[in-house]
Amino acid sequence: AACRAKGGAPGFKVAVVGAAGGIGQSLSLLMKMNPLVSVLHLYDVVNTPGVTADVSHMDTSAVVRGFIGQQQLEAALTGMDLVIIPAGLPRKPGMTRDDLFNKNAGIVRSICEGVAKSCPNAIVNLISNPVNSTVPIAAEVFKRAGTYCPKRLLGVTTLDVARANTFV
Ligand SMILES: NC(=O)C1=CN([C@@H]2O[C@H](COP(=O)(O)OP(=O)(O)OC[C@H]3O[C@@H](n4cnc5c(N)ncnc54)[C@H](O)[C@@H]3O)[C@@H](O)[C@H]2O)C=CC1
Ligand SMILES: O=C([O-])CC(=O)C(=O)O
Repeated sequence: AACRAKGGAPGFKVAVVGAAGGIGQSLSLLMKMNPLVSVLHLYDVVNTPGVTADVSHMDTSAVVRGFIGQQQLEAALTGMDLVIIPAGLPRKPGMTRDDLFNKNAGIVRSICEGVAKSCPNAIVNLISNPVNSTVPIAAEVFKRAGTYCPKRLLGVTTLDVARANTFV
């Protein structure tokens, strides 16, 4: 579903992958509010039509489009300047971050294979935990594809740094 914004403004084209989740929905709203963003693609494996409709109702200029399921990943990523990835499982009580690795490693790997194919020059911003392991996975996918550039691969580690400063 496309939104009513006319678009045409210069700016970044941004995809949020995992856009229907707890982090993804707030992040999508913030991106829609950001005047530097001209196009916003919201991708998830569930629930993106509703999230896209809600976010698109905000009266800012970014054009919002929703994409759902693996077969729409390529369309979601094509032409993007920035791909923000909060896709995957969060921890439940009693889980460690290591418990997330098996699931999230595979999810991040397949998304990054899509990035290498459809928007190889995009900046990739990983949020999915364990972020200290998902960033190296992304790096290996991009190296294998011949698209790796360390300046374009970032992980969101602020939370971990704040915790380390508090507890260590
Ligand atoms: N780096 C950081 O500072 C932070 C990292 N996180 C991490 O971010 C991730 C997401 O957290 P929440 O939003 O709370 O979880 P959530 O469960 O609310 O949302 C995750 C979303 O990812 C989607 N998803 C699953 N597989 C996918 C795939 N193959 N492609 C696209 N989307 C897929 C799910 O459908 C869901 O909508 C977790 O791994 C969590 O640990 C969360 C907060 C801070
Ligand atoms: O990053 C988050 O907010 C989720 C979390 O606390 C963890 O997985 O350690």
